Amino acid sequence: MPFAAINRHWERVINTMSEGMLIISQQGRILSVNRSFEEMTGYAAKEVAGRPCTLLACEACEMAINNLGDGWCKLFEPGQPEMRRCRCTIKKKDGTFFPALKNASVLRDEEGTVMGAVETLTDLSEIDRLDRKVEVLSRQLDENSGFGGIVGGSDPMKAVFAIIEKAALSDAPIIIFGESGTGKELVAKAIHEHGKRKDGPYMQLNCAALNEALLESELFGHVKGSFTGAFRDRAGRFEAADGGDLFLDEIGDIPLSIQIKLLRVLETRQFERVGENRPIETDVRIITATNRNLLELIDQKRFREDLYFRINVIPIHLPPVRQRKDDIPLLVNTFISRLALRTGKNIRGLTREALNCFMNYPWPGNVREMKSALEYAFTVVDREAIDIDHLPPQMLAQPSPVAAVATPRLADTGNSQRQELINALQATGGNQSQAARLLGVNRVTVWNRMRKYGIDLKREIRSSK
Ligand SMILES: Nc1ncnc2c1ncn2[C@@H]1O[C@H](COP(=O)(O)OP(=O)(O)OP(=O)(O)O)[C@@H](O)[C@H]1O
Repeated sequence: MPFAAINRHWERVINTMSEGMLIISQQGRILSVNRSFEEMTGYAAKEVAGRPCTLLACEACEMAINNLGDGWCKLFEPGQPEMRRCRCTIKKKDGTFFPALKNASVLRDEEGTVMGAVETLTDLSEIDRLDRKVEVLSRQLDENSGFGGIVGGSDPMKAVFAIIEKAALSDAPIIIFGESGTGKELVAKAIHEHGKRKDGPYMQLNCAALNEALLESELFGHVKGSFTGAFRDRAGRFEAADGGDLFLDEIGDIPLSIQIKLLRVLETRQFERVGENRPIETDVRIITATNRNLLELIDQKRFREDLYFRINVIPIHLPPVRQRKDDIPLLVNTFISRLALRTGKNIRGLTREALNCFMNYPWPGNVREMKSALEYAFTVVDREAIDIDHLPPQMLAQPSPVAAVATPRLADTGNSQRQELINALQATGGNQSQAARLLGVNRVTVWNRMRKYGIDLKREIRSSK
C-alpha cells in the first residue's frame, strides 16, 4: 500500500489498537483519545477533549510533579529522556482506578519545538489478577511453609514463626530486623493476616524511596494547595490504615524531622495533614523494618532514641540464609514448584552438583537472591533438572567478585559494602536494577547505598574501563 494511502487510514489504525492512547498539549490538555482509551476509562472522547490530563489522577505523574517544584510535567523538562515508561494507576470516570503500563513520548515539530506528548496505556488488571491467583495457588503449594508463604523449617525459623504468632495477636508495635532479602516484608504481611486487625486495612510504605516532603505527605496526607503540585486533598497512610496495620519499611532511613512527627503520632494517636492544623485521630498498629543498625544510627545522632524505644516493643530478628542452611533445600523446592506452575515448564529440581553449589554459596542477597538465581536458571535450562551451568555466573565464580566482598558481611564494614556495590555496578555496566538483582537487594537499597557512600556512577564505571 502506498504511504499516502496508509496515511488516510491512521484514524482506523489508532482505533484498532488495544492500548488506550491520548495526545496531550504541552499545557497538559487532552487533545485526542482513541477508542480503547474510552473503553478503559469510561470517558467518551468529547467529554475529555480540552480537559487537563490530571483528571486521570495518575499517581506516577503526581509524584513526579510533586518532586519537580515548579514545572508541571517531568516529560517536558529539558534534558529528560524523550520516552518514558512506568507502571501507574489511572482513575476512571466512575472514580475507580485500574493499574496500567504507561508509555509517554514527547512530540516535536520540524524545528524540534515541543508540541505536546502522546501516551499509551496498557490495562494491567488482568495480569494483576492472574498474578494474585498464582500467589494464592503458590501458597496452597507451600505445605511446609509457616505463615503467609514464609518458607522455613530450620530451628531459627521455627523460633521466628513462634514470635510472629504471638506478635500478630498483640497490638504492640513490632520491628523486624534482618538483612536485605530475608523476608521482612513477607513477615509484616503475615502478621497482619494473622492478627486482630486482619479485617482492617494493611498499608505499607518504603520510607527510603521518598524525599522528606513527599514522605511527610505520604504518611500524613496533605490539603489542596499546601505545596506546588498538591492539586487536591489527599489522605496519608496513617488515615488510610485506620483500624488496621501500617508497615513502614526502611525505618532507619527517615529524616529526623519526620521521626519527631512519627513519635508524636505514636504517643498521641493524632496527626495533622500537611497544610492543616486540624488533628485527626488514628487507630493504627505500626510494624517497622530495617536492615540497618539502629543503635549505631542513634550513636551517630541520626535516629532518635525515644522513637527507637517506641517502635522496638516486639523485635523480630530474621536470620540470613547462611545461618539457616538447613532451609536451602526446602526454599529451592518451593520456588521450583512455584516457577514450574507459573511458567508451565516441567522442571523438577537441582542436580546434586547444583544443590552443592546452593549449599556452599554465601547468599549475600538472601532469599531474594535465591529466587532470582532460580528464575535465571528457569530461563536457561533445557532439561528437567537444573545443573551448575544453568546457574547465574556470580554463583560459580570461586570466589565470585560479589560474593568475595560480600562474605565478610557479618562484620559488615561500610567499605566492604561500598566495594561490593561498585563491583556489581561495574559488572552490570552501571545498570542499577541489574546490580540490585546481582546483590539480591531491591533497587531502592542500591540507590540508597549509592547515596550513602557517595558513589558517582559515571566515575566508577569509567574507572573500570
Ligand atoms: N522465608 C521465605 N520464604 C519464601 N519467600 C521468601 C522468604 N524470605 C523472603 N522471601 C521472598 O524473597 C523476596 C524478598 O523478600 P522481602 O521483600 O520480604 O525481603 P526484605 O527483607 O523486606 O528485603 P529488603 O530489605 O531488601 O526490602 C520476596 O520475593 C519474598 O517473597
